[in-house]
Amino acid sequence: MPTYRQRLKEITAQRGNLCVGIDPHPGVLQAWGLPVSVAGLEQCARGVVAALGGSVAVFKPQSAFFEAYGSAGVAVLERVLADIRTAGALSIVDAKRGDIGSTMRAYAQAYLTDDSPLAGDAVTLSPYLGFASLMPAFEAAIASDRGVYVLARTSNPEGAGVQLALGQEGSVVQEIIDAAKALNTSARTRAIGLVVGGTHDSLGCDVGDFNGSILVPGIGAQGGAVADLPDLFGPAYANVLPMVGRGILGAGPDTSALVARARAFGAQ
Ligand SMILES: O=c1ccn([C@@H]2O[C@H](COP(=O)(O)O)[C@@H](O)[C@H]2O)c(=O)[nH]1
Repeated sequence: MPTYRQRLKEITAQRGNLCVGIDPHPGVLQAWGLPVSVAGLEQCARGVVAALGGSVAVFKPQSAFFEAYGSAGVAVLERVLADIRTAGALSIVDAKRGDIGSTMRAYAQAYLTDDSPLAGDAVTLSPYLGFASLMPAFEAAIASDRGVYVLARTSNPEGAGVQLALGQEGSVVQEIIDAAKALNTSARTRAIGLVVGGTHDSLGCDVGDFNGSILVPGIGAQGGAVADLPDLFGPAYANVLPMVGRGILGAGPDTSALVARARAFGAQ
């Protein structure tokens, strides 16, 4: 099977460089005229994929909005992931997992192995229990030709306090970026990506020669703009995957309005 990076390159060449966030929060369900219930959740989330699955390269379902409904919500997430696969698009499960030892191995099994119904093409991870604690997920991603996105410089203002703080060799975020880069250099698949928000005037870290995919949330509702990304990311811009959630879901539920909004953000 081609690696995640190869699949990403191929699909974005065909469909444009956009990741649509599936964040079916209660406000979106109400705006779509749906009940705030598991049934409404399913109609909204699967409706996004039905409308955009043939034209958008990547979807990022936000696990929290499914988990909020317990096991029935998680079952909806599993069906959404299957829909994305059937539509020929890629999925990034935004679960922001991070733990130690056997617990991390269990998360890796859930999100990064072939037989798991919760596995997408990639998953988001939090490195703030230590970058190396994520090793079971890195190994599982490399072994299954999937990807991971490690939180680096997040889009929210509160992130700066910990991410820009001084670590042992530089800022905490720079240590994460450099560790991810080193791992990609030694692994064939370049499976390790970063999450770097598109909301900042300047990143405060150097991603210039990063050698993996960079998922960029914060576009649209959080104030970031696609047009600003080439300047913000400089030489790393070629690796950037802009992500838009509310900025696109806000156009729904009408299919042609969703398609037009996705096009405005970079879908073909
Ligand atoms: O730094 C980060 C990391 C993750 N997110 C997630 O992305 C979406 C953003 O949705 P919008 O509606 O486009 O604001 C959401 O799921 C966040 O949890 C992020 O925003 N910033």
